[in-house]
Amino acid sequence: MKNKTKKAEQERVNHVIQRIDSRLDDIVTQIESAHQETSRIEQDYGDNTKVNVFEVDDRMETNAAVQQQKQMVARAVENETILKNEQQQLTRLQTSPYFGRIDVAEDGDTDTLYIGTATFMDQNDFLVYDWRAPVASIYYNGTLGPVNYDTPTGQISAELLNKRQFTIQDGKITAMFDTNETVGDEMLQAVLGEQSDTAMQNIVATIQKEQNDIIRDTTSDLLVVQGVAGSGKTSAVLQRVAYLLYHSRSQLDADQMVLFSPNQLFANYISAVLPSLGEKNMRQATLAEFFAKRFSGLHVQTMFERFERDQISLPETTKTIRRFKESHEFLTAIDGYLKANRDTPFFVDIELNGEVFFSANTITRIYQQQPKNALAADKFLATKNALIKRLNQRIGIEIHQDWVQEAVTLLSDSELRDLLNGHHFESGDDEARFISRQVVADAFAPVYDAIYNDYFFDSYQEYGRFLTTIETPVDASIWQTMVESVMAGLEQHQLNLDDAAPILYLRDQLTGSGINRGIQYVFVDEMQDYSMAQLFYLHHAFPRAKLTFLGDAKQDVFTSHYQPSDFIHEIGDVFKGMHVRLIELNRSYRSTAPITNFGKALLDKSDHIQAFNRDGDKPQVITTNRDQAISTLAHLVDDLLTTQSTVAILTKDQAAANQLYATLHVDQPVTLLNLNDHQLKTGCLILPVYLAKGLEFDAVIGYDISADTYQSDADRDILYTLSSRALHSLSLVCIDQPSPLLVDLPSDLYTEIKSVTSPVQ
Ligand SMILES: Nc1ncnc2c1ncn2[C@@H]1O[C@H](COP(=O)(O)OP(=O)(O)OP(=O)(O)O)[C@@H](O)[C@H]1O
Repeated sequence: MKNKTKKAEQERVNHVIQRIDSRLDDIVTQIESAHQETSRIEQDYGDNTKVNVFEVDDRMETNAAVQQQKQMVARAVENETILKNEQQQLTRLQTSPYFGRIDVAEDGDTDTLYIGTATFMDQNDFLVYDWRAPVASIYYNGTLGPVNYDTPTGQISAELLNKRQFTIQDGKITAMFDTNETVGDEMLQAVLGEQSDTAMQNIVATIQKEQNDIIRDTTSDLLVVQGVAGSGKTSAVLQRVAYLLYHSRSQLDADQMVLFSPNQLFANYISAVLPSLGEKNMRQATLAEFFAKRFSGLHVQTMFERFERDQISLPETTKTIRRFKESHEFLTAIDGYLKANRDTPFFVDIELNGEVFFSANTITRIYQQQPKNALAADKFLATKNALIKRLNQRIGIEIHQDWVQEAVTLLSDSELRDLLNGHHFESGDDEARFISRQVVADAFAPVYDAIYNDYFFDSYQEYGRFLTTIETPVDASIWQTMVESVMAGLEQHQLNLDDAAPILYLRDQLTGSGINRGIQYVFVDEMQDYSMAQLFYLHHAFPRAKLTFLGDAKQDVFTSHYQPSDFIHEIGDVFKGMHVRLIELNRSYRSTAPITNFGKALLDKSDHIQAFNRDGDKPQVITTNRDQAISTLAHLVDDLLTTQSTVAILTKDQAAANQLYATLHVDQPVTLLNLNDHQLKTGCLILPVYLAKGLEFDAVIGYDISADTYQSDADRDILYTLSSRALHSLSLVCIDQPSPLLVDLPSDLYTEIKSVTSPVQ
């Protein structure tokens, strides 16, 4: 019976592939003719632009003709692009057209639907449904029996009669299961048992119910996902992007979505998922890049730099100050400061070609002429408008200067054409005045830029003054030293990470700038690495965006040493007034059960973590002495590489990684990764654990998990993050004395090896 069913299913696969092949043949022909059409129009376009630009009438005619030709080219190119997209989509389906089937009874009719990564229709017949189609949610959410699914016209009730999963490779069904579960374990076992890749894969064939809730949420303003390591947070957010794009095709573009990711390696690692689903990648940024753009000319300390520094020294008072500056209350204090509106902001001269154009005094006077009780931001805006008005007056006076007329006569034809593009004039005089004005405006452009970009306001001095006005959490003298150090840093073009969001907030609130209303969705991965002030700032900077924050309070590598996370509860208070939804993911898919259970035991309060039922060896804890540490490690790497394609040696910081690399690479092909790397490789890699955030490797070796290196409770989160990067194998190498965090673990969770010469059996 089973064989018969499989045979029938294979025949259907063959039929669908044959239809796809045939459509692909047609597309090739259609692309060719579309391309010819584009070339023909472009050719005409080139001929039509050869016109006389000196006669006003000709110019106007040319403009209209050029616009029309441009539209024709755009339409032809779009036609070609649509065909090429379809071609790519079908090429993806060609070898594996679908992964699921549902049999659904609705209003007395029974329908059989096949679900894949894209829709494929043949003569009005849906041979494959896109996984994001409303009806496909049954596949992910429903167990057999009565089910509901949402459509644009309302909820529909149906009965799910059967659910079948397939693995199809090169057109052949290699596995097939009927399942009553959301998505059966057999399929997941097979997928998760595979070797890691240097690029993340999509999970659409095996999305789990809670992950599906994240993916298909369209109503929350702020979706917060607290998910244990390896629970699919990043995967869910990427499929969520694909889902949102599909559902708002006409109103939403990938460029209107931005994902804040932990580092470049990670950004690259995930960048193949959306294209594999036929979608463009959303924008990606790291927090460091975001700050670098907004503080041009300054170096903003990165999380990594700060972490490395903290390893050397972090006094209690610094911790207290940092906690204060990173809180939401600190931003509220800035609001209070601006509201009090006591002083005139710090203005600076606007210069042109080395000479003062508008002096700080003039700007100050304009500001002080505004109604005393107006809000600081309103006075600032009025000052800015007054400056623009004065600039325009200066331009009007300047056009009569000799240099302007000389500059006009030197304009080339094409410069003139660009200048006049789209403008119409009543008379030649009007046109001449317009041209002169443009010439002066060009020369004065730096002044306009300075006004427009608020360069006449010194936000750093203003921040310094704000710091001296607030109630401080430490002794006044310590606070004062900190303020001086911040200002001295700024003189040197250096900014501490904890000052970055507050300065931007102060600047934006006063100047009304820095806001991007075009972004519709912001996703923050590894939210536990962000301070509340930073998260709130992102909301402020992207006020129209719906937010998705994903993280794991237990993987708090960067801040656990000064601020244990209790994020989830705080978020509700800070983002009041928004529709906030919290989803927890407790099942961990990445690692084998023995590895997940080992990691779980490292933490306090970890009962919620559930291991996915995938078998494997217990982690090994190897203790060696300093002399033999390197040879022990080298043996271990050799041994692991016989079965695993990627072995990552994770150290606590970059200095340890560099040092290890210097010794190990002499006899072994190893790759050292640092913050500037973009690309993952297979083989043996060495990197600090914080750089491995979000990544995964077939085998992980934690190096120097010794009593000296992992001493305190705060190190638990680091060790947990480290362990949870492993898919199939985890080894921890301790020098002399294992960390107390390991010694405390139940001994049945790992294999202990004391041998120093031959650590692996
Ligand atoms: N439903 C699923 N089907 C198949 N694989 C899955 C599924 N969910 C998660 N995985 C796999 O589990 C691994 C971990 O997923 P992911 O990186 O998205 O988790 P995460 O919660 O972001 O992890 P971390 O916080 O530890 O970085 C990946 O290999 C991913 O492909």
